[in-house]
Amino acid sequence: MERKPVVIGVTGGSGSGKTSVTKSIYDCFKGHSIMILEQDYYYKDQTHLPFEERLKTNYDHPLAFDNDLLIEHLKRLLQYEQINKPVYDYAMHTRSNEVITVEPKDVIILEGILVLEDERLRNLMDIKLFVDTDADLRIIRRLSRDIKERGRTLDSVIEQYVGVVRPMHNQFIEPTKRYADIIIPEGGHNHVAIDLMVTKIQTILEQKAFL
Ligand SMILES: Nc1ncnc2c1ncn2[C@@H]1O[C@H](COP(=O)(O)OP(=O)(O)O)[C@@H](O)[C@H]1O
Ligand SMILES: Nc1ccn([C@@H]2O[C@H](COP(=O)(O)O)[C@@H](O)[C@H]2O)c(=O)n1
Repeated sequence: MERKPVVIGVTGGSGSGKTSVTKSIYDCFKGHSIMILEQDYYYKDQTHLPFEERLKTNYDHPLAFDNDLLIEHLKRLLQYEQINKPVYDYAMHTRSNEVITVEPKDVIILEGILVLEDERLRNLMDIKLFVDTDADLRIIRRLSRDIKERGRTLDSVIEQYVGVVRPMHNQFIEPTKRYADIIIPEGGHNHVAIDLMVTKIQTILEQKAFL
């Protein structure tokens, strides 16, 4: 059988717990051949725009992402070729100057708000997960995270949530739930769902004789 990496897509609204679920799965495979590819790192480069202009970008619209580059990189990883992954700076709203050279792995977890929105990405996935968390919890988690980790103010998070994040979630993210193989309620601390996923991935890897 031809050796081909397993691709797991993990999506859900901002603050739903995608990163936490992804990290929990990743941690269970420490020492094995596994990697995370973050769709956020593939936001379009905006270094040519002044900072004030970057603030006006709608970061929750599918067109904000350079999915062509993401797909190119994913296809290269599927051929077991290395990539130069971009690095994203949320405080500056653009890519940083550096890239990270990433070696190919047997399991690729592709995580991001709109990874199930693009049919080309869906077609490259073996398993699709949707992390489903109520909107009130998502905004509370996002507020706390964006102020602590992404250099935002309370007012800016609220304004962005009401003006853009919420409507784009309803228009573009929520409808992708129908493409999911598994819906994980409550996100990052759902140990039962995470254990089930880990077992499933182990089975796939054993079938492919990767383990
Ligand atoms: N089940 C949970 N209960 C409480 N806090 C959580 C839970 N899942 C995630 N968090 C926290 O919420 C914030 C957003 O979670 P994260 O995994 O980054 O979400 P996403 O990647 O979907 O935006 C983080 O600070 C994380 O620690
Ligand atoms: N410059 C940017 C880029 C993205 N965002 C927001 O990030 C959210 C996606 O990341 P999660 O980890 O929360 O899934 C998305 O909702 C964008 O609004 C931003 O604020 N600034």
